[in-house]
Amino acid sequence: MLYSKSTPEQKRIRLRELLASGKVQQFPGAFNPLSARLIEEKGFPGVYISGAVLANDLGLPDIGLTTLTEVATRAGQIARMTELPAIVDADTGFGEPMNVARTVQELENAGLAGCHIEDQVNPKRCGHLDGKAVVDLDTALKRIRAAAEARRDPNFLIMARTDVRAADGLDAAVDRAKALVDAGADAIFPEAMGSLEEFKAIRDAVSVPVLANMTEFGKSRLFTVAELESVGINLVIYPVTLLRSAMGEAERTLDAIQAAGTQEEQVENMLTRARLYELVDYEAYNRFDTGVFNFLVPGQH
Ligand SMILES: C[C@](O)(C(=O)O)[C@H](CC(=O)O)C(=O)O
Ligand SMILES: [Mg+2]
Repeated sequence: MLYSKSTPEQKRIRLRELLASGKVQQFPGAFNPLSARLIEEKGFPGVYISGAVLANDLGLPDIGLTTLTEVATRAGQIARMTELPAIVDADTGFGEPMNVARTVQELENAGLAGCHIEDQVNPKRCGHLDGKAVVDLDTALKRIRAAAEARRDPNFLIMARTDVRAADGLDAAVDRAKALVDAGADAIFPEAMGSLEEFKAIRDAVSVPVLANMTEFGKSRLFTVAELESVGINLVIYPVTLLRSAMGEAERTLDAIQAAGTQEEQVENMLTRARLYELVDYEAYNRFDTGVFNFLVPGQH
């Protein structure tokens, strides 16, 4: 019933344990609080909260239009609905290094287990698009130092994302990853790697956990967990996957309603009423006070 029983501090410890396990941890992207419940129920170890999804959900492109308040609020709503640790995409940190410091404290307050901060210039764009630009090394390091110094909980994970690979090539990305770790990054997110070998080059260069972004329609093939494990990846995200699936299904349903004049044929693909009620734990509210909530949960639909 209601929110997660685990505290943010416990979730952050859990995230540290997962990253130290030596196994690839799969974090699907939740597109709303309810989908985080589904991710947890399916047995995934953690939840990713994508900046692209948060922007697209508002009908906006992922070009740095969302504000810290919007991201912290929505990420907090997602994080509180699951016992799992949640990592949020903090884009470029929402401004100058001082703003990055505030971002980290707001995300701690919102109950997140960690965040990633990238080295793109503002306005940022999807890391798998062409024509990206990155800030100079000094600015990138200042962002990470500010983030690391601002956190109150030492277990809040500060992940540095570098977009340098697409801008200046792999060697430059390796150098920047090392420098970001020296500046205090707890983990590295090398964006838009072209191959497993490229992931391995980053892996070999740093001692902290490394993330692989398996976003669809991007720069790399969608590697399997076994492939990613073979090059020492610790964490894989599927950031926009559930939003794309859900919206794809929504489009098919709208087409079906128009074509057939009813949604009847699509019903078998839908989450049933009973399943939906299960996910929101309807029965627990029922038990809480049968005098007030004296309804019956329908069995089949
Ligand atoms: C991971 C990412 O930053 C996100 O916001 O989810 C995006 C995903 C995408 O646009 O497919 C990215 O820049 O890779
Ligand atoms: Mg993003």
